[in-house]
Amino acid sequence: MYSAQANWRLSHMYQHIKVPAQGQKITVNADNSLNVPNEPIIPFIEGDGTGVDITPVMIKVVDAVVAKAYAGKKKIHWMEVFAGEKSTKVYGPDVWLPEETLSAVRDYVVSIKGPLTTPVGGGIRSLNVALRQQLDLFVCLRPIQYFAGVPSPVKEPHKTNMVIFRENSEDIYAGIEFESGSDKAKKLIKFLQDEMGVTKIRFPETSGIGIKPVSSEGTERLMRKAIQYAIDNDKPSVTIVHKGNIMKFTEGGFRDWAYALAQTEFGAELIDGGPWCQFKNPKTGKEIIIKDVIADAFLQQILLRPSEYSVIATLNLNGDYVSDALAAQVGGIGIAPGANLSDTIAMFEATHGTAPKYAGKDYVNPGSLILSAEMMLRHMGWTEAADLMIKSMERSINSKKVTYDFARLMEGATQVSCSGFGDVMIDHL
Ligand SMILES: NC(=O)C1=CN([C@@H]2O[C@H](COP(=O)(O)OP(=O)(O)OC[C@H]3O[C@@H](n4cnc5c(N)ncnc54)[C@H](OP(=O)(O)O)[C@@H]3O)[C@@H](O)[C@H]2O)C=CC1
Ligand SMILES: O=C(O)CCC(=O)C(=O)O
Ligand SMILES: [Mg+2]
Repeated sequence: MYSAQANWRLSHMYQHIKVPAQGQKITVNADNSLNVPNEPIIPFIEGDGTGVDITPVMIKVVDAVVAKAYAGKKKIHWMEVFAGEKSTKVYGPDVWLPEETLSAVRDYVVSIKGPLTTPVGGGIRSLNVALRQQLDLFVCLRPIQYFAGVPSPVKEPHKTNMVIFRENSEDIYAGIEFESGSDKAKKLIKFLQDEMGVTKIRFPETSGIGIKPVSSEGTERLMRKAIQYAIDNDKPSVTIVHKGNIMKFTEGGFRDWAYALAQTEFGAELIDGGPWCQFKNPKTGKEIIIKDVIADAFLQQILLRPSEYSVIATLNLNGDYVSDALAAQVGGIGIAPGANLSDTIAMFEATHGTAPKYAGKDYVNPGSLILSAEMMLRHMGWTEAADLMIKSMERSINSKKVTYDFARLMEGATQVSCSGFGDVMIDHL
């Protein structure tokens, strides 16, 4: 068990991270279950842009929810760790993702982060992607849930109820790219032409080149999690979303490996000769159908027939697009939570980015990060607190005291600030 003395020692292992004097680490058992003390230390990254607005509100709401749910017997001790622009201020101009942030997130097992900026075109590569890759957080889990009363552009938003399992470690996000005109791009294009018989690069002199690795191992570990989630949560189907007609050996491979895993590991049997297959949920006896759909068709079907889809397993880029599109159907990315998961480490974060035009204005919806914290509490087994948070979110939306994104579409709403919405949630506990 950790003591204040042990925390003091840990603090001195870090250059800038201050370990709270109170609280203990969450630890992982041999079967990957968690030991969560009553007073865990949770690292958080404030985030760039609107991170400065939403992160303190999330912390205030979580603290109030936990205090209420457990009458003061449980408490989170927050430990700030750094990434992005704040890191460059604390550690020096070129330090965007310090090694000690990675080790703290790894060591303390459960963490939460605000959004981090990635410049378009040149500049640093995504720190969000770097965190996922370096910690091998291979699942990006994004539930899409409708809260009654939230303004939506569709007529029947309650029919959209999906959970996205986005592969988080491969695909074009691996960052293997070579700039147009660079020596490396020229060398690679020459290799493709001379050694690989490639004749279809339309403008070889001016092409940038990107590489899209997709593996059977990467697909299988993602699909295994998606199917297990369907089993544990009594879901009727898992849909593999891909563009395998065009990208045959990457997205097509993903589809084939995902189907194969359902058959070999879960005993799924072909329906009418396949490729769809099904197996009985060992926990409920109900059938779970494994099916697939090509990504462009999927994007129209989620609008036209959303109730036909439940758990979604997809690749990194598709998952990025699909998560914002589905979030829009249930009210937008102001209320879209998420988690990045490995078998042991969990880092929670909103689906949206830094929304720079609103940074520091106490304006945006903190709902996505608050609901990401709700996922975190549930992951820790603090179900009473998580349930209370959902109730408070429902009651707050029902009160129509909401941030600008909802207020502009909601009749009779009172617009409140980002921190104001946090206070509304605390009032409704
Ligand atoms: N995981 C992460 O950290 C992510 C980081 N990013 C990064 O964020 C930066 C900005 O990206 P951008 O494409 O503008 O996308 P953003 O998600 O930051 O913002 C796009 C729009 O979404 C709406 N929005 C975003 N956050 C909220 C919120 N909390 N409440 C209500 N509405 C919200 C706003 O819409 P409106 O204008 O209608 O008010 C905003 O203009 C980029 O550098 C990008 O790389 C992007 C996504 C994820
Ligand atoms: O890393 C980024 O800047 C963007 C990532 C993103 O859009 C996402 O993960 O949804
Ligand atoms: Mg995105």
